[in-house]
Amino acid sequence: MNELESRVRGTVHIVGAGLLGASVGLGLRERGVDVTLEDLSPTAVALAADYGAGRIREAGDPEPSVVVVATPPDVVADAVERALAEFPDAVVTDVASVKLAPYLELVRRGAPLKNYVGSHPMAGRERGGAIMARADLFTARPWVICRDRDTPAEALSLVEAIALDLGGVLTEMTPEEHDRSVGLVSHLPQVVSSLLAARLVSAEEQAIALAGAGLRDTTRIAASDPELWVQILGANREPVVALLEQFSADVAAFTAALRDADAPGAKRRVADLLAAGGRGVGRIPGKHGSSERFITITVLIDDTPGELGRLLTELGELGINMEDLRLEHSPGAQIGFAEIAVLPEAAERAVADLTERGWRTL
Ligand SMILES: NC(=O)C1=CN([C@@H]2O[C@H](COP(=O)(O)OP(=O)(O)OC[C@H]3O[C@@H](n4cnc5c(N)ncnc54)[C@H](O)[C@@H]3O)[C@@H](O)[C@H]2O)C=CC1
Ligand SMILES: O=C(O)C(=O)Cc1ccc(O)cc1
Repeated sequence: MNELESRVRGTVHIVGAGLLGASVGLGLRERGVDVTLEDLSPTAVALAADYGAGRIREAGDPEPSVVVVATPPDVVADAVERALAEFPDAVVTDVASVKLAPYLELVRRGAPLKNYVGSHPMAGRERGGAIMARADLFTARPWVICRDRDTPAEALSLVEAIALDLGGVLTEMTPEEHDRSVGLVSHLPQVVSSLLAARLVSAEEQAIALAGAGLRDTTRIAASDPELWVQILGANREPVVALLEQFSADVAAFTAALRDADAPGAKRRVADLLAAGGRGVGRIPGKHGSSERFITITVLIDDTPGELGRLLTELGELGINMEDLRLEHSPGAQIGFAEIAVLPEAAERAVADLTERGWRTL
């Protein structure tokens, strides 16, 4: 139990008790917030309540101070409009992955938007449902807030209080800025990853057997829920189509250069395009993307019980501060790889110390 006092006052009501709704509920319950739940599906809401995300809302429950709409994007405007009408004194927010389409729909319907503040936590998982929910889903992840010029300060602070309670990092954007940004960092990657993974469907078994970290890294999100993504991409089609057109032009330029790889200048064009990728990945914040901030040491570990535990213990004994850890292991292989990210200034000593203790590093 986290004993930190919550910044949230009053009851938080969650509409849509799936992955996002139940994760918000779990996180707020850990802080002692009173959370009520509602879902179109009686099973979904019962499941979320069973997991501890809150209690099912009943007639006579107090009016919430905040309503969090966490339904699929295509019904977000409906649910927000309903919540604003049902709880006129509550602040209503939503967590949908697209921000402009629901907002424009609410404006078109003439909904009273003074108490509505759109938001979007940049955290998720490949599969939905309360069963996948986690209280720490939002920790250290950006949480976008889209407020209007006339959003009252109290409404804004209530939504911010929820995001901060859940460990999110607040960032303000207009709905247009938000949709353009997620088009690039979330929606284009989803399409590229899905299309890349789709190439594997008819691949020969012997080719698949050779797959490793590179393929896994570039296809992880391809396992996402197609129904949710049809909605997200459809609602953000303008920026995504523009990005896909630019991406297709890059693919065409790359393909042409590679096809004529012996022509003068062609190798440089291939190299330049690959190098631009390196510069791009260096701009991704956080441990995984920022190859410039950490150095990765790969340690070979025998596929025997306890080896990983021994490595972690010895890292502690050697005073090596691990910034990140990734494990790589192919079924059937007698060896695994532990990829340890360390600060650049610690890397040389870490390799030397580990080698001295008999570990093999790459
Ligand atoms: N899945 C992800 O990784 C992320 C999703 N989001 C956004 O969060 C929202 C929810 O997504 P998930 O939690 O993944 O979906 P989910 O499928 O896990 O949960 C959605 C829930 O909403 C319920 N629902 C559907 N229509 C409803 C209605 N009219 N009234 C009440 N409940 C209704 C469903 O029964 C379901 O339990 C979406 O808008 C999505 O764009 C945001 C960040 C990440
Ligand atoms: O898994 C990841 O890297 C994601 O980016 C997940 C995700 C999916 C949908 C969102 O609206 C926000 C985040």
